Formats: sequence, C-alpha cells, structure tokens
Amino acid sequence: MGSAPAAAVGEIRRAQRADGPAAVLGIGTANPPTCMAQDDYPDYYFRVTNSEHLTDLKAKLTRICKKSGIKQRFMHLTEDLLAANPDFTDRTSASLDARVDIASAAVPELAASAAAKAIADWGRPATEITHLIFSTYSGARAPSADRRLASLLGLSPTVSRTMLNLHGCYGGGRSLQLAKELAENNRGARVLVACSEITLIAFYGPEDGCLDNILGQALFGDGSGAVIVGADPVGPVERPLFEMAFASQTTIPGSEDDISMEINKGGMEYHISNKVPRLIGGSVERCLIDAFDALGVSAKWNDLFWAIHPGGRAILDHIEEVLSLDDGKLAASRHVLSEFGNMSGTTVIFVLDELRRRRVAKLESEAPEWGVVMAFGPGITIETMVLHTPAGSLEGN
Ligand SMILES: CC(C)(COP(=O)(O)OP(=O)(O)OC[C@H]1O[C@@H](n2cnc3c(N)ncnc32)[C@H](O)[C@@H]1OP(=O)(O)O)[C@@H](O)C(=O)NCCC(=O)NCCSC(=O)CC(=O)O
Repeated sequence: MGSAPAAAVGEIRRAQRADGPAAVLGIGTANPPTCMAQDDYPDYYFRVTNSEHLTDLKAKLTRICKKSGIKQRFMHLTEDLLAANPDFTDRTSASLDARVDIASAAVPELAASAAAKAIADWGRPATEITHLIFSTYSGARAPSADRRLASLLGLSPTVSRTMLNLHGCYGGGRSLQLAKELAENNRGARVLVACSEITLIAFYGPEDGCLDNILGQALFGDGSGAVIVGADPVGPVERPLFEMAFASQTTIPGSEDDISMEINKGGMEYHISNKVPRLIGGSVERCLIDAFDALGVSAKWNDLFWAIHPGGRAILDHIEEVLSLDDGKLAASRHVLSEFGNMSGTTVIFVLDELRRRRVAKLESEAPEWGVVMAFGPGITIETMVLHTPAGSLEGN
C-alpha cells in the first residue's frame, strides 16, 4: 500500500473529528433500595458491628453525622447480607473475595439501572453507543464491570470500553473529561459514562485510633450515575443539556498523603486527612482562573452555575467562602449531599441531574449560561470542566 500524501492525511483527520463541542445528551441515576436516615446511622452501625462498648467512637460518629449536612444515604449492604457475611465487620479478616463476589454483580447492575435511564433520556437505542467509560472503586476482576454492563444493556460488540479503577471521588470528573475527548475526536461517537459505587467493599467495624473509618461511615453512600456524551447533536431527538467547553486536571503539590485508598485482604481502607477541605478550598480559584483564561471568557463566580462534588459539608463551605459565592449557589451540591451522601465518583453526575431538575422546575431565580463541574479525589486531584448551556436547552424540557 502506498503512503497517502500529507494533505490527504490531514483531511482524513479533519473528517474524523466532530465539528462542535461534546455535550451531555442524557443523564440517569440509581440507588439501591435500602435507605438509612443519618440520625439513625450511629445506632445501626454500632449495633450491627457488635461495637456498642466503644462509646467514645459512637459519640464521635454521632457528632460527625450531625454536622455532615447529610439527611439520608442509600446502601447495598443490608443487615441480612451482613448476617450472611459476619466477617465483613472485621477489617483483619480475609473477606475481600466475598466482597468482590458481591460487588462484581451489584456494581454493574446498579450502573445498568442508571444507564437505562440515561439512554431513555438521550432518546436513541443503546446499540448506537460507540464508547463506554466505567468508573468504580470496587473493581478487582477482569473482565470487569464495563464488560458486564455492556452485556446487561445489549451494547454493540464493537463498543470501545475503558475501565477506570480506584479514582475515588474524581472518577466522575475524569470520566466526563475522557468522554469529551472521545466525542470530539471521533465524529458521530456516542459515549456512555457509567460511575457506580457501593460502600460494601469498605465497610467494617469501628476500631480505636481508626478515625478515617468513622469519618467514612458518616459520609459515604451508594449510587450509580450515567451520562451520554456526544458532539453535533442530531435534532430533534438529541438535545445538548450541557456543552463541555473546557476541561483540565490539577494535582495539589505535596498532598499525596491527604486522601488515599488501598485494597487489602479485609476490603478497602482509606485515609482522609482533616486538611482536605482547606487544601481543596485553597486551590479551586487558581483552577477556575486558568480554565476561563484558556477559554477567553471573563467570568464572575456568582454569575456561573455550579456542580461541585460534595465531598463533605466543610469542603462546600470552604469553596463558598474562598470564591465569595452567594447563598444558594451550591444548592444542587448541598441537596445531593443531603439526600444521598458522598457517593464518591458518582456524585457529580447526581449534581448535574439536580441542576437540570432545578432549572426545569424553575427553582432558581437565574439561569446562568456558563457553569463549572469540579470533582476531587486522591492525589489530591482536582478535575475542572467548564460547561455551557445552549439557550432553552434545560428550561424547555
Ligand atoms: C466531618 C465534618 C462534617 C465535620 O464538621 P465540622 O468540621 O464543621 O465540625 P468539627 O470541626 O466540630 O468536627 C467534628 C468532628 O469531626 C472530626 N473530623 C473532621 N475531619 C475529620 C477527618 N478528616 N478525619 C477524622 N475526623 C475528622 C473532628 O475531629 C471532630 O471530632 P470531635 O467532635 O471529636 O472533636 C466536616 O469537617 C467535613 O465535611 N469534612 C470534610 C470531609 C472530607 O474530607 N471529605 C472528603 C472525602 S474524600 C472524597 O470526597 C474524595 C475521595 O474519596 O476520593
């Protein structure tokens, strides 16, 4: 085969690329059926882990729960499931195999519920999805949850799959950024992003000196979020809900020990230092300035809409303070935190869905054209994406 002239290769490349920006074309979310009221959680947790004697830790969990800004969370791990797997309460027991068995089925199944809703919202058949990005912290097998999800949804055998493991709370932000790259670089691509997190992999009983676990027990919940991303929407079926105008990732120097996750024989252990709200709060404005400078768009923070990962109430408070945001600017994030807790990488998808819901229900007095998604996780990594809403794309649904 002869080599194509350089000009021809350039033309082929241009033809392969989309014309317009990637956009969110559909969103869906799902949670397991069991809902736990935050006020009841300390009693429940210390009872099912046979730890009532650790009264100081229970009092601490109660204090954190009260300050968490969380009203309720959903959980796959029920009391019955725990009764069938009593060693899940013991961090030192070799329970990883049993946890992975359960998660390998439950994580893609929950993702399938969310994805089915996103596909219905998008309006085209699942077989027209060309790429799949799946993010979870529960993955420990291959073929993994992406392969299973593709089967559950009946995706085409030519769907191009990417699996993101252990990105923690920035998994949703990373997936959306990769989806943007895929959609803009492959004309006609329709990318399904699926994030699915169940805390079962990291559930164990309280221990003296192990305060990360107490914090996590107060914060994390289970959920799955799915998004369809594509460029050059084909009307009237496809509507761009949020156009993806710019995306970046930043690592906070010297912070690698401040959020960490590790899979051990007894499940996943994590560390979340109490510096996290301050570290994130101290870094977000730089990320935002760089993003809007790169776009050439001048932005006043209070003129934007906000989809911030609600990692914890204090993180939202710090961001609100450093950016001098008006009351209510982070309402979508606070609402999701309150109703679902921190569902790790999945959470930003819930926040986007909540933003859309608030727009459609006209809950906000203003409907800014430009907005931002930010997610944070181990690294500490900050994912920033600038969004644009085409006129009427949200209000008219
Ligand atoms: C935990 C809080 C709700 C507590 O609220 P306040 O800070 O207002 O209240 P407070 O200062 O009185 O603290 C209440 C109690 O919480 C404890 N506390 C606070 N931060 C803690 C931490 N990181 N680890 C363990 N304990 C912690 C305090 O010591 C205190 O204990 P005592 O009462 O005994 O004095 C809040 O600090 C918060 O939202 N923190 C952010 C949580 C966080 O980092 N989330 C990110 C998760 S990781 C993530 O999202 C990414 C990922 O997983 O990848």
